[in-house]
Amino acid sequence: MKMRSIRPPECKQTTTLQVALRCRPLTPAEKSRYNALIHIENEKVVVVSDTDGSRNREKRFSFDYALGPEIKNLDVYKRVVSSIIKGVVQGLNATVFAYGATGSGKTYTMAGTPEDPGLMVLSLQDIFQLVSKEEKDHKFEVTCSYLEVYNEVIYDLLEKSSRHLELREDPEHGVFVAGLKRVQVNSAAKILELLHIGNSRRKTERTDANAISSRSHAVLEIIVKKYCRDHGGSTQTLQGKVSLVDLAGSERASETNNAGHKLRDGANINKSLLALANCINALGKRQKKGLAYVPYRNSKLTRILKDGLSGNSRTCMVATVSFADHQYHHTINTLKYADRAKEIKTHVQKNIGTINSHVADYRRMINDLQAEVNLLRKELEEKEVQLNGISAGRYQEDGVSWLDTLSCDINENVEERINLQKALFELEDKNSHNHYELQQLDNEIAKHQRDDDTGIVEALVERRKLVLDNIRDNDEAGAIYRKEIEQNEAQRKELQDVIEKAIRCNSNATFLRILSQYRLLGITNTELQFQIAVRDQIIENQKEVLGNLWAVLKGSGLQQRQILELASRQGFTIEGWGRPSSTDCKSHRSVGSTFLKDSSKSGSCENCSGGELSQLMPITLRYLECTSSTCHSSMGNSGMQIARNFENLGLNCKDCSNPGYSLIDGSNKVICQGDSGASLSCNLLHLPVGVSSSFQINSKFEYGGSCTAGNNLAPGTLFHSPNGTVKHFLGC
Ligand SMILES: Nc1ncnc2c1ncn2[C@@H]1O[C@H](COP(=O)(O)OP(=O)(O)OP(=O)(O)O)[C@@H](O)[C@H]1O
Repeated sequence: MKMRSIRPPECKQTTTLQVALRCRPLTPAEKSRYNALIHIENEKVVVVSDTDGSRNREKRFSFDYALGPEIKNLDVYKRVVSSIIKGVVQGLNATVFAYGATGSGKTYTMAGTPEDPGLMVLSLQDIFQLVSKEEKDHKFEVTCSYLEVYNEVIYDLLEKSSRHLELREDPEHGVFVAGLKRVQVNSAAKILELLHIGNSRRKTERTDANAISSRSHAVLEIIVKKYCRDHGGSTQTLQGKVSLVDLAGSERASETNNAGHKLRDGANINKSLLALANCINALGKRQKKGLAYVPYRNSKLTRILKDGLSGNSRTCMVATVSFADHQYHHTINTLKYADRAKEIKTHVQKNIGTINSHVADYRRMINDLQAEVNLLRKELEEKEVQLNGISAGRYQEDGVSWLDTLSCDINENVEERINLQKALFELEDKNSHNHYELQQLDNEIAKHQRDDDTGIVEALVERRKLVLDNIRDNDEAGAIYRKEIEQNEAQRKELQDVIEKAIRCNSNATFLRILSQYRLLGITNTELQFQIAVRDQIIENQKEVLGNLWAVLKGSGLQQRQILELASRQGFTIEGWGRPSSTDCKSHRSVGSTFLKDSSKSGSCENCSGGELSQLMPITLRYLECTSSTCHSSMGNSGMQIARNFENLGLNCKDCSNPGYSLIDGSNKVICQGDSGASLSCNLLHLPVGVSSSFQINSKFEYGGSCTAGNNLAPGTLFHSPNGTVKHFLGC
């Protein structure tokens, strides 16, 4: 089965992520209220004075470029970006993104204004100029797509009313957005028009920190294909891609003065920016200390930017900051991440099209995975050596500095465990995809064997072998991770023993105990956040898998009713298909998925053999809102935010400490209201007359990804029968 594919050649060139620091001018209003804080030296060094203007405690950072407020976008483009864009027309990939606090000038830098067009516009114009120079010798094809990630949902900015788009991953294209519109364009003017329309569809909001604040991350992707004839007369394709990214601004709720959905948007923006910052940190660390796990999967944004951060891309980060002294903490924060980002290395190679078989592409992917597994294995070995090297001698020094060292070791220990758990989780996730593919392959092989398609059967059998090998490798790597996690646990116990022992012998025992307990609590908090993040990820993955499954079933020609029946037999519901989807025995009113399965199989209730079946209605749960009339904080969509803002099992609102809350459904109706407590009851208010019931909120959740009971607080669908009994809570 020969087919065309774009495949990079063997040689890779390692390059460092270019970091440009850009300081925006003070606005006229700011000039009268704030002092300037930043001083730029020789176009590479940034000096930040302390907020009291003192230069005694000034901080210095150096970057590839340090650009002051007088610099226009065109200058930024010429100095920082133009060389990268030239490469795109020669088959290289590039990523340009602006990173900084809200109001620091990201959108100004990327989109610009009519008087001072931004990097997106200038890159486009340059691409078409470069293309026109070579057009007489080669044929070119330029296409573009424009998307935004808003509240962790991907929308197509080139579609008038975009549906939610899914991220997928495949061996040939890596991570891609399924169903994203890609438009072929022949001039910069055409893309600018699309860009303009796309920008008008972007979600922006007025906040106290910025009059037009972008609430979403926008990614403009341009692909340039160049068809060249080689000496042998056959055509070679060079394919370059540039992703231009305008991130939403990180912010503190206190500065933006947001509430309700704005606060929720802010929380989601911060979640993906935090994920990006964590990736930058891990990648920087990887360069300095050797290998480190990079948590790309923690947000849609980081999955989309993965190639730009570590893969095949020449990448440039424009870190934007404001001159004003009231932005001191944001400025320092941005500078720290930009400083880390300088360490990031990417590996660039031309994307040259060749004629290759699918199987070879798969083999290449398996090799890459194999290399990744080997890398992780090496990291594990190194960690093992580090663990063995720790001796009690380090902790014998008395006093708080001693505690600092110890607390650093504890932090590292926890960080390592979190990373190992995540790596394990990813491997398991890969394997679940592998098992799914294996099943598909078996079906395909059987089908083609019946049709006597020997060539196809051979290719499929070859692929099957590779998938099986990959499963085996992942299983092996998983076993190593598990062992490493056990060792990490043992290490933690040792560290705790050291603490206890030292506290017993120390004269300042009470102080040290309090200090160490405080730090341990901080660590426990990190771990809890991780557990919640893993749960979010699992829910996300399950939804994606289910979505794919339903799409396949729909494509197979089955009626929606038949698919719904099939789904209910498995105890599932299908998101967005708002019709009754299962049956319930009216006379028995039994609860549970066994009953659901058996009743739909036989058509009558297994427990009472009653025959009268009634319909179950699905309700979609969206978010949790504080009921205090003076607060009304609302936290949406994910268990993580609920847990973070309605702390622990108490579910008190973090903002106002009110114990009451409302659960809101997909059409913004209040499903029920409740008070704090691990277990609560609620009325299903919008059900037909007289129906009420209760369900348990059980936040127990285990590593490995399964919920201990049928209900949790993730978004999903509640099934309930006509008497109001909650049957099933999808999202566990
Ligand atoms: N280099 C610059 N020269 C002149 N004005 C600028 C510059 N950079 C930013 N500004 C102005 O500062 C304000 C905030 O900029 P901008 O909207 O680009 O910030 P942002 O970082 O994108 O914010 P958010 O993350 O909230 O979207 C705008 O009024 C913009 O016109």
